[in-house]
Amino acid sequence: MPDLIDIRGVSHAYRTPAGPLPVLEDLNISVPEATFCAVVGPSGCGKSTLTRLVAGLMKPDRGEVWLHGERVTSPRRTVGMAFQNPVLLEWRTILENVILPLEIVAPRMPRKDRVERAMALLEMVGLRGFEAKRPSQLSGGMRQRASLCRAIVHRPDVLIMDEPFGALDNFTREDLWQTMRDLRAAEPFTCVLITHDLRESVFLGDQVIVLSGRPASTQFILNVGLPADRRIDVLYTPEATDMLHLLRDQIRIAQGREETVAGGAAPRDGQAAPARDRTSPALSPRDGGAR
Ligand SMILES: Nc1ncnc2c1ncn2[C@@H]1O[C@H](COP(=O)(O)OP(=O)(O)OP(=O)(O)O)[C@@H](O)[C@H]1O
Repeated sequence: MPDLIDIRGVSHAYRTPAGPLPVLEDLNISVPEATFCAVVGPSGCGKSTLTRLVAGLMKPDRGEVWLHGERVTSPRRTVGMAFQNPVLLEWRTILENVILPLEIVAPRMPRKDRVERAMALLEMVGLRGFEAKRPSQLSGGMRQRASLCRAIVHRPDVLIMDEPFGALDNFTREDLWQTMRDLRAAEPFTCVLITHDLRESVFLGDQVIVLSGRPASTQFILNVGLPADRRIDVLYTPEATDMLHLLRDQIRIAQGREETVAGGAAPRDGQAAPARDRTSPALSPRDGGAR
């Protein structure tokens, strides 16, 4: 499958009053079309910066970001975004909120078709019957469902999600993971998910990328390899448990807290592990130093 997102040798520093703050350093990530890439890493390492670069909201100091074979140099309409805070417009109904991107991206699309498209998505996420409500009349989980519909209503090439489920309780969050799985099955899209939740990364991801501490580079890549129609129970299997331990170890290394992990020593200075991309070998039980 061709890579839909290709991040090549990207480095970026913010200009701050105290001088440049290097955030990303020689970052390389490839996301094949119609796959789900979860990105985890220590707090403040540069994950949100990465999403801004992919969406074309910022240009990197060095390196290139490519989407569908085109270099990203300006904001892209073909990118859908979902955040922790859904930011739905209170003066619009849920249906009108979901339709909004179509009004911008496909202004000539007949209203009947827009409504049909939005209603089909609302049905898929279990919000049929709530289309005439205002955002404040819905629960947090329902608002996030509506926000997901809005993010993909215009069939973007890429969906970028930055901690979309972070504010939800555990049960609602797991429901939403399953909604995401069903949405993907219904209409495959390429997705980059930023998360602090390792279970979420394994449940939703085809690959999980662990970023090193700031300035972030790719420290570790886990190929998840679970079936596409996975159910929540899969997280309790030994295979998933081993992956979670492995990721936990990698996060500790990225935070500079762990000295060793299977396969190598972590640097002591809290910076990135050696800047080479490592694809996880097939996981065997206890591989990765599960404790
Ligand atoms: N516009 C900006 N100007 C200056 N510094 C910034 C700017 N945006 C982010 N930063 C800094 O860059 C670093 C990386 O920020 P970013 O939001 O990308 O990290 P993150 O990994 O998403 O963080 P978290 O996990 O806490 O959400 C942080 O130290 C942050 O304070």
